[in-house]
Amino acid sequence: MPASLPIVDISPFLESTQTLTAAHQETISILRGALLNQGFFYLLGHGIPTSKTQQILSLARTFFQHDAEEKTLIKRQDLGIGLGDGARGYQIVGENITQGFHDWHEAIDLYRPIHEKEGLEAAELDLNANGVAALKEAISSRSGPFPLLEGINLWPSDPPNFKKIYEDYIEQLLHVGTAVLRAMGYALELKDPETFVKHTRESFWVMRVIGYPPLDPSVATQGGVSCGEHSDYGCLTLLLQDETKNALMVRDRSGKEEWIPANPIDGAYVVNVGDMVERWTGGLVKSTKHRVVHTGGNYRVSVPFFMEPDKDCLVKPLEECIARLKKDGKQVDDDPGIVYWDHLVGKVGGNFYGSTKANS
Ligand SMILES: O=C(O)CCC(=O)C(=O)O
Ligand SMILES: [Fe+2]
Repeated sequence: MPASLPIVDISPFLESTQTLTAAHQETISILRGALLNQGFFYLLGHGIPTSKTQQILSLARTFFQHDAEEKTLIKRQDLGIGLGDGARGYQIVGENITQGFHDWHEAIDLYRPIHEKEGLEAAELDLNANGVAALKEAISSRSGPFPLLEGINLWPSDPPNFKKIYEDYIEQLLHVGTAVLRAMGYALELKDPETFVKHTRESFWVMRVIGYPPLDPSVATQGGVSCGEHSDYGCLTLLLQDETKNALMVRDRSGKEEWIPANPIDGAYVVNVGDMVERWTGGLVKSTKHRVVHTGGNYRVSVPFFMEPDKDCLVKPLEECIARLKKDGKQVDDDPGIVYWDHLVGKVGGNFYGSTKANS
């Protein structure tokens, strides 16, 4: 029987407080174990109602049921083409590449807006009609095409309330993510428990709305998977998934060569830390690899939300973590750190412009 992931109740941290109660301590203690051992856990007590999460999954499913022509109205476009910033928008099945293989999913990728002040984000994105013209006009007043990742989000115009409901949901997730990052500061006994919170106040968040058709067995036998093995890029991933079992698999870190199925639990998010937390903690906390292999017969939907550092944040190992590792006799390499934006641009560039090995 494979191991299962620990369950963290974050409810004590949802309200800001000066004093830590026994309930806070309980959360901190379970979270500490989860961070230092598996790097993945279930999150309960987050306060987002099931009616909301069901609505989010159902809007996603409705969008993916549209025909290809409708979906490609908001297609991700390469740099320099139309509204393309090489990253934001809808991707067809197989467009995303992990470790040289085409992933077997379709998705809408959304990022923190960066053009609010220019009024571009506020433009009505009715891509069938006047919206495109209005946007093109607004964009043409800028100096040139968008650089990688610096474009505008391409929202579906159908279902019509998609954007509004997702935007509300993202606000709720930022609140929950902040609570988890605060609790992590305590769990890791940081001198300033607010360290992660301070660097995510303007989080350059990412949201993926993903649809997984059943994996073609012939692709699977060539080594293809629905989403290739990877670690996440930033701080914290809050994953909402539908009821499909045995799809998301997490590398067991106890030394066994096994995958732990992160099967859905009612009302819970699957949460994991990303590369930036590994970097901040000098490897004290690791970003665990995972993958999706969906061979079931249904169409699976998941909506991961990535709570990332601020765009310009320099992420480098905290001295206190280095000191702790050295005290435990661990070897610690010098690390000058990386600006989160540079890390992200490198990763996103690889996803769409990387070379492939097979299954093309
Ligand atoms: O769909 C899932 O369950 C996980 C997807 C994932 O790992 C990712 O998008 O980073
Ligand atoms: Fe992931």
